[in-house]
Amino acid sequence: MTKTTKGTQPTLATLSKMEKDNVFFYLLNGEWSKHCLDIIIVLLTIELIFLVCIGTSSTGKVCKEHSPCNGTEIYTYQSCSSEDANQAFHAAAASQVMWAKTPLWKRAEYLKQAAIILRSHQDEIANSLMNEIAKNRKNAISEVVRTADLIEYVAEEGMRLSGKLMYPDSFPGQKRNQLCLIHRVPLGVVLCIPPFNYPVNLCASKVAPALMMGNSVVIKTPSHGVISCLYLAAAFHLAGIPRGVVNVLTGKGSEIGDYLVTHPLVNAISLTGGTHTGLSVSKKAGMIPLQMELGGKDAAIVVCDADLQQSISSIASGAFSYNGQRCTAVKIVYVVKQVADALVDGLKEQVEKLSVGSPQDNADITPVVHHSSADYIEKLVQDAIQKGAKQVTPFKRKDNLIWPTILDHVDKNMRVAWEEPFGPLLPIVRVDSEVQAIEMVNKSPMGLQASIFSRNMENAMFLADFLKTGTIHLNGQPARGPDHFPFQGWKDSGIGSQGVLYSLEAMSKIKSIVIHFAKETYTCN
Ligand SMILES: NC(=O)c1ccc[n+]([C@@H]2O[C@H](COP(=O)([O-])OP(=O)(O)OC[C@H]3O[C@@H](n4cnc5c(N)ncnc54)[C@H](O)[C@@H]3O)[C@@H](O)[C@H]2O)c1
Repeated sequence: MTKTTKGTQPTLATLSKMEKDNVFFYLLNGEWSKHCLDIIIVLLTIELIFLVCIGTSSTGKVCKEHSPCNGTEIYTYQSCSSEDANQAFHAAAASQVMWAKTPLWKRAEYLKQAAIILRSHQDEIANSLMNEIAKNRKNAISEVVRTADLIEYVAEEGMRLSGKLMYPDSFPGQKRNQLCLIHRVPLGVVLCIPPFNYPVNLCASKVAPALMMGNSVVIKTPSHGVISCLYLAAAFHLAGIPRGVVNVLTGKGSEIGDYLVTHPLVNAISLTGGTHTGLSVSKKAGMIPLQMELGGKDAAIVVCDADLQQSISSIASGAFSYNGQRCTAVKIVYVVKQVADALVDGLKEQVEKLSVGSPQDNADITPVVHHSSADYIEKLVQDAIQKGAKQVTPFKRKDNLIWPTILDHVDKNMRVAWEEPFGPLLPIVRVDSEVQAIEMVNKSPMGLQASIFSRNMENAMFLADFLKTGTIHLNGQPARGPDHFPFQGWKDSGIGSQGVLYSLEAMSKIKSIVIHFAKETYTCN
């Protein structure tokens, strides 16, 4: 057990050191864990003493995280038990009452401080993202900076989100003899479950709005990106957020997930992950608010009058950034036959320029996160080729590293036309008309985003009206950002909207107080 001396200000470097020593466990910012606390950091700030406990699970069981690049074991983290989860939820519930009474400006200050800490430690956190999920350096840094920007924006926007007043006399037959005061109040304890692909950003996009609206949180880290996610939690702790408000549990979702999502102290769940996970969680969770951002099969529709150069660069970037491991990656192209050859040739040329290698070398294409993900992608390719698809760029694989693959002449009988590869694989379907493309997109059970490429904005708008997806981009690639735009999946792609304002609203509920007057009260000028 080690302690920092009173008055010193530990930084994330402390975590970095532990990371190097391969001794990462879990943060339980609640009651003292009675079993073997390994490291205790006492943080002294002007107002309060905060305790960040890093301990071992009550079961003593650990999980191992392996490098996507070479398969070696990189971290050991605790497999949290139901007992650990109980402690975290009780700590969250107890602290939430006090946190909700913290003035809004002060909550905003804490968030802004966390953003400063993240920015000043962007290199360490980016290293962790490179190690854990093979994100290249440029994208890793950008994830951290974007997260700091997001947290600050949440703090700003949250300051402006206040309640409102309503009078009854706008409803037929009513008089102005009541006053309805509409308040936004916290939900309570929010369970935040981010995915592996943005373990910092997609955790912060849940935690920051939840905190700003007066909720406490329990974070369940993804199984890849555990350490990066812990860095984010540590930034909130180091910003001075009181003990118990931010809690983190590590462990496998498949083992501890059911216990967490059905826990009686959970008042809301915000989850980003695969559709299968989201559907299963939503069936178990019961009658609490759910915010779910799930899988996508985002299509790019290219019609006859499209600007082909623009379509090619948007589709190539949309399909292959971070190896296609993005919910909003372009996961299928529907191109009308008249321009199909030109589009395919252009994509081939562009994609052949992508560098393939390691995240440290800042390669465009890096290993996918897991061996099983690579196996899955390979099976999709084999199935398509067997059924007649043509390889525009050849499928090539070395362990988890998959070279960017384009398949042409894909049809509806191939699995890749419907499933989400979550890898550097782009299927192209040649269609007779734009109407056929719309029909195919709408047949997908997923409805996250889509793109339409056309010079005729009126026609593009007309087509967009028919598409059953949460967002449609005209002449641009699908994207979750900028982070203040609303972001929502339709159908099996999610429940509710994210985006700064929408998430702040989702992390609160409305409480009305109605004052009844004996007389009508019309305010005079
Ligand atoms: N729509 C979006 O905003 C968005 C953004 C990023 C990723 N995604 C989707 O996420 C998927 C990739 O991420 P992933 O592989 O981490 O997804 P995943 O579904 O395997 O896991 C997501 C999170 O859920 C947890 N989890 C797994 N089983 C659980 C259970 N039974 N109960 C509770 N939690 C459980 C995991 O530990 C992880 O933290 C893709 O399908 C991608 O499209 C969606």
